[in-house]
Amino acid sequence: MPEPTAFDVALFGEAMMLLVADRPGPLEDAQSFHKRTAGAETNVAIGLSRLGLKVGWASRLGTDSMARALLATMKGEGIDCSHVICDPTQRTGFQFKGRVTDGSDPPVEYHRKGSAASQMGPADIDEAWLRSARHLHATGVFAAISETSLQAALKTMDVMRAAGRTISFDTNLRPTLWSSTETMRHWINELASRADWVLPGIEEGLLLTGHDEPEAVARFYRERGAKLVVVKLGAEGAYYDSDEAGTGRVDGFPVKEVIDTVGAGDGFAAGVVSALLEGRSVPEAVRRGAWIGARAVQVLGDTEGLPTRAELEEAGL
Ligand SMILES: Nc1ncnc2c1ncn2[C@@H]1O[C@H](COP(=O)(O)OP(=O)(O)OP(=O)(O)O)[C@@H](O)[C@H]1O
Ligand SMILES: O=C(O)C(=O)C[C@H](O)[C@H](O)CO
Repeated sequence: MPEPTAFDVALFGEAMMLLVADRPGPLEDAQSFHKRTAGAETNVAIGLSRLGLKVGWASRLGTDSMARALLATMKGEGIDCSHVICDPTQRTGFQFKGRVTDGSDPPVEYHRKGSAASQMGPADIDEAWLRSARHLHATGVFAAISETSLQAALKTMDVMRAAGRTISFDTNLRPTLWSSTETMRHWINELASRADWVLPGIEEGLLLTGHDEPEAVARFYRERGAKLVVVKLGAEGAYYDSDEAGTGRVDGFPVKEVIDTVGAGDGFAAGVVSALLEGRSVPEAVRRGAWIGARAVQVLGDTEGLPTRAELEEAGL
């Protein structure tokens, strides 16, 4: 008999304070910034919680004002933060982000080396708590922030696989956080091979698999055990390859103006994961992901485009 579950989705990862320049130009010339929260896993956690799923987030923060703001935001979103440790001897990570006007990815500057979250390791995982989640969502960012976080990421997946839970994995490459491209490719593919649902972007797919066609990228991960691969294609939408629904494409939702592309993949993941956990079909799940991804590119921060359940229902998704 599998153990009963207490909540829907567990996530491990770093939350960062985000300072976004209020106008285009080199970051060093920026005078004013908008304050937001960032972090791939926390973005997905917020997206899922707004859709009514029960979400638990495990991490470490300092005890500075950024830690207090991040924790208040996460709790305010209804997320279980009982496994977030605030350590007065550690620093909270933060990042600057520039503005662009041509729809390209904006410049990002991290201040996260040695941060509280990067000190996490396998010993931080409360296995009983983790197993009491129905599903684990993981990304390549937590694995990239330190050698101990990589070991923790591997362990979260091993614990959930052994418990018979489902796992989704967004490759989310952050080349500047890895010692080399080869190391990044090796470990990201290791993590992906432990997941049921793998969500790479098409450019990431090229770096990770050597293939530039979505069909070939998807096949690469399907041959390594994924039950579903969804390759994200930016404005063009996404391609899927799955046990349940075979292969297909979902068009992107038209967008009037792209304000900031960061966070589209996280919104997409929240859409796909929430829909699959609700028992929706693969094409329906990918469509929901594409709709949320399109909302995410039309706002400055990573999370203000993430819809509530009421907004989702209004859109018929
Ligand atoms: N310009 C756009 N117009 C409409 N939809 C978009 C646009 N950009 C992204 N999306 C939607 O969001 C999804 C995810 O975006 P993208 O392909 O950029 O993923 P990603 O590379 O993982 O993103 P991220 O930069 O967040 O890591 C796409 O599959 C698409 O459905
Ligand atoms: O870039 C990162 O490492 C982050 O986690 C910050 C952003 O919020 C994240 O990339 C969005 O996916």
